[in-house]
Amino acid sequence: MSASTNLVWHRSEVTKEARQKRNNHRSAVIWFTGLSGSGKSTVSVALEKQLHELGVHTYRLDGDNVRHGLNKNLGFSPEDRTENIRRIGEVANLMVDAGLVTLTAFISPYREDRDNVRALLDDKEFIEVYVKCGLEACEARDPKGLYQKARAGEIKGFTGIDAPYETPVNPEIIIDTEQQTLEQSTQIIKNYLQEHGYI
Ligand SMILES: Nc1ncnc2c1ncn2[C@@H]1O[C@H](COP(=O)(O)OS(=O)(=O)O)[C@@H](OP(=O)(O)O)[C@H]1O
Ligand SMILES: Nc1ncnc2c1ncn2[C@@H]1O[C@H](COP(=O)(O)OP(=O)(O)O)[C@@H](O)[C@H]1O
Repeated sequence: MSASTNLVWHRSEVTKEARQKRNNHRSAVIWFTGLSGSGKSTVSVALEKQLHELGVHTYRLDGDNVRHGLNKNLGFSPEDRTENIRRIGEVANLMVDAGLVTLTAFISPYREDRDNVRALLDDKEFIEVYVKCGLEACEARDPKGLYQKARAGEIKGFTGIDAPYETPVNPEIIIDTEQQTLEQSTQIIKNYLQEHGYI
């Protein structure tokens, strides 16, 4: 028996649709996935700022507000990463229900975990953005010096070095941060949102 047996759902009278209507845009998760150093944080921060300036109601979830708070009891074992992504997916789902365009910036290395989040959301509410950047380039950037530590054996199970990253098979959007500027990447995503009627 699960811990949540005997709970009765109490429906709100204000619906997701009503909130979306008031906001004048649809809500969805823009789910960035990619290696450490690929550009998930950089692109999602810039995109959120631009969307905000366009009048879109946004919220960004990333390591600072999740791994230091809600998920501070989780590390980087495969099980903990799966639980990390599961909880983030649940929070993102609530934020979409609240009417927000929600941006998430986590490595989310396992395809199955990402697909589980997709399954949690309604159709078209999960926009997977593969932030493509080769390991060599990520390692050369090494913005936090973590690849150097991983190579020196000071961090075990580092994604791309001695832990897996499963490339998305059919993401809605691919941005290639070795080829595209930051400005081009945010433009590609904004175009997608406009062309598909999100904003
Ligand atoms: N072992 C290991 N592997 C990968 N990354 C590590 C590890 N240890 C710490 N870090 C730092 O944690 C950030 C990744 O956290 P995430 O929550 O995005 O990871 S995951 O989705 O649960 O795999 C990641 O941040 P980003 O560089 O922003 O991706 C790293 O700074
Ligand atoms: N075209 C680009 N798009 C995004 N980031 C880039 C690009 N070129 C270089 N960078 C740099 O790459 C690094 C990406 O780091 P970060 O955004 O923290 O990645 P992640 O969140 O995926 O770990 C930053 O230092 C950023 O300035």
